[in-house]
Amino acid sequence: MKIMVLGAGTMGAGIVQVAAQAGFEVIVRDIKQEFVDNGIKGIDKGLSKMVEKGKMSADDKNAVMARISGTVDMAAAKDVDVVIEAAIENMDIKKAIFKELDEICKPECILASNTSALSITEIGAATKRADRVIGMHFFNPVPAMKLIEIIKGASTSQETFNTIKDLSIKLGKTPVEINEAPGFVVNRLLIPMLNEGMYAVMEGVASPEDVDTSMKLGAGHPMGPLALADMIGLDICLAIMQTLHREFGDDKYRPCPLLVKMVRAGKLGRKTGEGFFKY
Ligand SMILES: CC(=O)CC(=O)SCCNC(=O)CCNC(=O)[C@H](O)C(C)(C)COP(=O)(O)OP(=O)(O)OC[C@H]1O[C@@H](n2cnc3c(N)ncnc32)[C@H](O)[C@@H]1OP(=O)(O)O
Ligand SMILES: NC(=O)C1=CN([C@@H]2O[C@H](COP(=O)(O)OP(=O)(O)OC[C@H]3O[C@@H](n4cnc5c(N)ncnc54)[C@H](O)[C@@H]3O)[C@@H](O)[C@H]2O)C=CC1
Repeated sequence: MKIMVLGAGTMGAGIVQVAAQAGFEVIVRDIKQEFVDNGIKGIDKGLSKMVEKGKMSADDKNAVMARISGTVDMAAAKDVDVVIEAAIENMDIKKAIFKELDEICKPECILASNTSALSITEIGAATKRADRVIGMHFFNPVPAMKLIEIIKGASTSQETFNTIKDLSIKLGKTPVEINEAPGFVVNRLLIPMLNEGMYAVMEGVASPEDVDTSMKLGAGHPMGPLALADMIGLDICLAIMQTLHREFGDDKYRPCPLLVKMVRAGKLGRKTGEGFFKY
């Protein structure tokens, strides 16, 4: 099975690494060669750390890297079996990508999105193969997080679901079956909590450090909500809150004004060097 990943960013690079480590040939496409190169360099760096820690042999690392290729050319999608899209969390961009893939890919190719919260049904409706469109929602950092949410849109076939469930297990993930609803499970529960942490900071209840310390020591979280938001990307967190707010029409999902301001200022967290914390 040949896999293509669209997007060599935070998530795309992690998905490529996991697929290559599981033994699959994987090609990664981004819109600029420098983004492709940076994504592949990041994978190489992560695997080198594992070699240094004695968790992987140098030969195995080289074999994994040999299974990865990169391109800026969408035509590379023509002979793959599964495409996993991890591009920007924007419905119009995702629909345009899926329409283009529908014209390039072979009829039996499955098209999956790693979207955080957007409708698989709506993405599928932009193609002529809605039965073969599905959500494969990985979690950040992809090599470390065991869960994958497999999201069925209204037209996703059982055959497509079964194929992707088998693939997810081969990728070393634990799949859960999600019948499409905004935010699926994890983001519907988790991101509003991060949003409330931002309200606590905005209202002067506590500093970012103390909000995070509170949830780590008081609730046993591995990372504080604000450090986690910085790792996810504040742009992604805002996009998810906006989707939940729009789709449910419930003000409990209103995005924190401080989050909106930080995204407008380009302070997106780790990926820009500053969010609630400096990196
Ligand atoms: C936004 C969406 O749509 C969906 C989402 O992703 S929501 C966000 C979901 N993710 C989370 O909630 C992450 C919460 N944080 C954690 O679980 C942990 O802090 C963490 C796994 C990120 C780091 O764990 P830690 O114990 O503090 O660090 P560390 O011991 O270095 O890492 C543990 C393992 O994870 C791996 N790891 C940690 N960070 C990593 C990274 N950035 N990339 C790859 N692997 C990583 C390490 O290699 C290590 O693996 P080994 O045990 O094989 O060495
Ligand atoms: N950041 C996170 O913690 C998580 C994000 N996601 C979702 O994964 C997707 C990607 O998120 P990130 O990796 O964080 O974003 P990112 O901004 O780090 O990476 C997105 C990449 O997509 C590329 N891209 C844009 N248009 C493209 C196209 N037409 N073809 C190929 N590549 C294209 C961009 O150049 C960029 O490199 C989003 O839908 C996001 O909601 C899902 C789970 C977790």
